[in-house]
Amino acid sequence: MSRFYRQGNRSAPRSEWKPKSKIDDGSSNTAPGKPDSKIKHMDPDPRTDCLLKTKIEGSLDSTSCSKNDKSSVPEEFIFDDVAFDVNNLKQTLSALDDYDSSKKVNQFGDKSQKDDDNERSKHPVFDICRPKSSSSVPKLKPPLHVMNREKRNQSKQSMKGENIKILGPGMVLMKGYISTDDQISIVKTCRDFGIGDGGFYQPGSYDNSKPPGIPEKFSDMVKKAIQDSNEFIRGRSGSSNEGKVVPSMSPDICIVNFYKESGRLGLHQDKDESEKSLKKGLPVVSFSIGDSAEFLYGETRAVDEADKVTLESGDVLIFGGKSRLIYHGVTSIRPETAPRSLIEATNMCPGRLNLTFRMY
Ligand SMILES: O=C(O)CCC(=O)C(=O)O
Ligand SMILES: [Fe+2]
Repeated sequence: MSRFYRQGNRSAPRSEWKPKSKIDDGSSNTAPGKPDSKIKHMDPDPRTDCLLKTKIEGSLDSTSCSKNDKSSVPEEFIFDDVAFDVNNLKQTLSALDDYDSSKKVNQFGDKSQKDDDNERSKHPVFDICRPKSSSSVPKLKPPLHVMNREKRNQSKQSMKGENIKILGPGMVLMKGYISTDDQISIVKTCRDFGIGDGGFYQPGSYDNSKPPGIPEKFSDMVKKAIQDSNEFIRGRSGSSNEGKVVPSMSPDICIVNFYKESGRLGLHQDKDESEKSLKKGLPVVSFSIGDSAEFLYGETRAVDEADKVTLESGDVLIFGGKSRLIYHGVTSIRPETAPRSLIEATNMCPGRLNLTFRMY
């Protein structure tokens, strides 16, 4: 089932990726993080072209996820039959100023497969995991506060289901919901897809590769999370409060973001899905893995009026129903907060992996 059609220009804002039938209709939703005087301080910093640097060096080593890079927007791709992008917000924002959609669509239409192959070969893959070191350097024991934090997080996980918070109508935060094993498997799957055809991509480049389908395991986890959150809501407020439950859905879009330690995402609404989906309040289900993020959400785009919550590795955040169009964004990533066991098992680069599932 093909819902979206790749537009060709991967530096275009996500809102430019429209279903094929809408290519030329000129309608466009607000792009994530579109500048606004109120969110000025959340605008991205310039980023170094770390991917290109990696290519020049001829290998995908730790430079692709170096702590020193100035990247401030998440790398991104989309699962499924859907367009795919690394969303460099800086480019996105400038693209918003001078974007001529009809021209870009035509350019894409004129391109041959060879051009696309050349284009892709210019831009090496983005790897969210470091290659395993072959050296036998002994590992240092982490500091006590890190070990204590790990223990606290593990005990949170064992309280599965008891750690659910209702943040608003249809907005539910499930702390430590994803087990460490599942987090590890998600990182590995995203890494494999990310370095493959249709995976993570450098801004400004594009090709014809097809995004991978959403793994069944991921979809099952999403459906189960919605179910569990509803059970919790019903248990708390009784069946008279049906209006508060989150509508169920079967995701057919998954956007994968990788935030480096300097990563941010400006306040925005997710409204690129179909009118029907938005009207029904079909939820966005978000998985957080790796370093913690400061997540803002609110009814308007005003940062100073927004509420804040920390999203930690293993947390699932759901916003649907009346909260479906909530403004949200990521103000910062907290370095070195990812669970050690996750990093040891995956060699994931410093930063945060985020998956948001939606139904078109
Ligand atoms: O990283 C997050 O928690 C949010 C991501 C997001 O809002 C998006 O991809 O639209
Ligand atoms: Fe979003």
